Amino acid sequence: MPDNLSAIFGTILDYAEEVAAGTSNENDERPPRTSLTKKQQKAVSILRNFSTNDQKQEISFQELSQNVLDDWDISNIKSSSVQQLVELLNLPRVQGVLWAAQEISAGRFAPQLPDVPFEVDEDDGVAVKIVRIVRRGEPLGATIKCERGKVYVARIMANGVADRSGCIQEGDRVLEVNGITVADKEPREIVKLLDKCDNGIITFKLIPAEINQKLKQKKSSHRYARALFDYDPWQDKRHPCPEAAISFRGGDILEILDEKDQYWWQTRKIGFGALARRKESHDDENRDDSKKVGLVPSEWLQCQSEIPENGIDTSDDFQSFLENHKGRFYESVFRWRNKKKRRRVVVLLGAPGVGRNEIRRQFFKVFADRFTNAIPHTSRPQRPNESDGVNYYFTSRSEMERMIERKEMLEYGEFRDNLYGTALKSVRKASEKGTVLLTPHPLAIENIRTWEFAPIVIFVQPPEFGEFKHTREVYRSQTTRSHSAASSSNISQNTAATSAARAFSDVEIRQIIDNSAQMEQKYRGYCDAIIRNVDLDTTMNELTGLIYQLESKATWMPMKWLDDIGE
Ligand SMILES: Nc1ncnc2c1ncn2[C@@H]1O[C@H](COP(=O)(O)OP(=O)(O)OP(=O)(O)O)[C@@H](O)[C@H]1O
Repeated sequence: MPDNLSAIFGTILDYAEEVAAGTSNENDERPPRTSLTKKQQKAVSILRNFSTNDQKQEISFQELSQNVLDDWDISNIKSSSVQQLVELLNLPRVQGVLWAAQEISAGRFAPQLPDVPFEVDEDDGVAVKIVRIVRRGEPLGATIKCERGKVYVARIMANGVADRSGCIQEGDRVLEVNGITVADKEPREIVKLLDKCDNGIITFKLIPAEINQKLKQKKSSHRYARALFDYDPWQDKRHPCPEAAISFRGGDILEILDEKDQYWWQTRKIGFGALARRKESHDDENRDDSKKVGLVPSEWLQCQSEIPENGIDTSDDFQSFLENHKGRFYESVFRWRNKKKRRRVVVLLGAPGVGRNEIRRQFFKVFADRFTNAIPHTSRPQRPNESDGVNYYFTSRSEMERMIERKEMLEYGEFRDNLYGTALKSVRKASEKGTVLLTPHPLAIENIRTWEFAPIVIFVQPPEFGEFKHTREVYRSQTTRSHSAASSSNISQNTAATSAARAFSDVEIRQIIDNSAQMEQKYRGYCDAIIRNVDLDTTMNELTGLIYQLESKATWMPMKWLDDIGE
């Protein structure tokens, strides 16, 4: 029993005895002088033994507490302390604690294991270890490798059953599994043997590995990274054991638990996007997939697959190749809370036609005081109904070309011999007035993904074909009617359109859905969240909530911004 608890227990018992003996001066309503009944005396002495003794004898606490409750009828006790004790003992959770304490003190927290066989004679003086592992519905968390007819433990997965046992290590040679020798067995057969264990108990006979000092010294890391590519171990021919892997998609946050191995990192998936949080579950029996630690290719291994066909001449060249590719597959991230309520630029990415600009228009209309637009630049001449700095910044072509050269543009393009684009300084300027909402080309993401703008990047997905067709047709007919008779529109005032919406052919819809899937695969890794633009009212509501969460909750941010943050 923990010291504190036994001290408290002891004090209560002292008091109970004093009360019963009439020596307590708790209050004026002194309890009648009664001596303890025999049962009470027994209960007190056993309880005292338990609180001072280190549980040499097994005691049924529940029985004991029941005796106390039977004997110390609460209605006859005047002492408030003893009344409290009786009330306490009556509480189901206290009874639960008593039960648990009893089970634990009797060592009944683990299944009864059969005796470990005495094997030394059979193994000709070779030191072997017999390891018995109990797993409850979980994978073992270890991989094996076969080398010249011998079977070894290849990897121990961090936090897995094998790792938690602390009894198996990488390099241990496996002689037997559940009493069956594994020499010359195919890995597949061994995996079957491991699966066929009674009550989840696996018994290994192992020759301990010599401890590799170098490996031991290499500290296992623990960091978080955002995956920038999709990974399916079953499609990866390099993977030695896809069963022991996890799959992920770009934008998933990974917890990298061990990167000692040059090729394969031990990783756990936390979830997708900037708001991803680990699901806390203390239920070991129902460990869901998010708890699984799996092997995924290291940055180094992924870089290998990018080496140009004509190869790399020297190892120095490879080192610089690696340096250049760093962060191309996994981007280290940390959790950041926007304590100073810093303004962040909101970026909507998506395939053309999915509705990004419509959403943006709606935001400027509904939240005119909060969201702002970065005024674009153009080299085209100003028209009579336009004002400089309102519709565009009208700039000479040569000046715009200079800005492009100096990398001052977020994005730019040419249309009918005129340059158009958005300058980073326009985003800065607009940020002073409110939250800037941008719908750039995905290639521009790189230019704005800096701590200065700390963008919230949201990918806008189209709905599936039927919903797309239906919602666009409904909106189109509403906006067409609202043009001629605003009162006949039954959409909310918030989303009432000022011009008729575009019509889509079936081919166009399919094209948008296809383009979107391709774009998502390419840029998902840079997205903080994803939203489906089904009907406009729902999209507006969801997006407002999402932006609020991304601005106010802790979010995953690129580690490379950490130096600039300086908070
Ligand atoms: N949720 C929606 N429900 C109905 N119609 C929509 C919805 N979202 C957008 N639209 C309509 O779809 C058409 C295309 O939208 P929008 O112009 O915003 O697309 P975009 O993604 O900005 O592509 P582009 O760059 O080609 O303009 C517009 O007519 C718009 O009114």
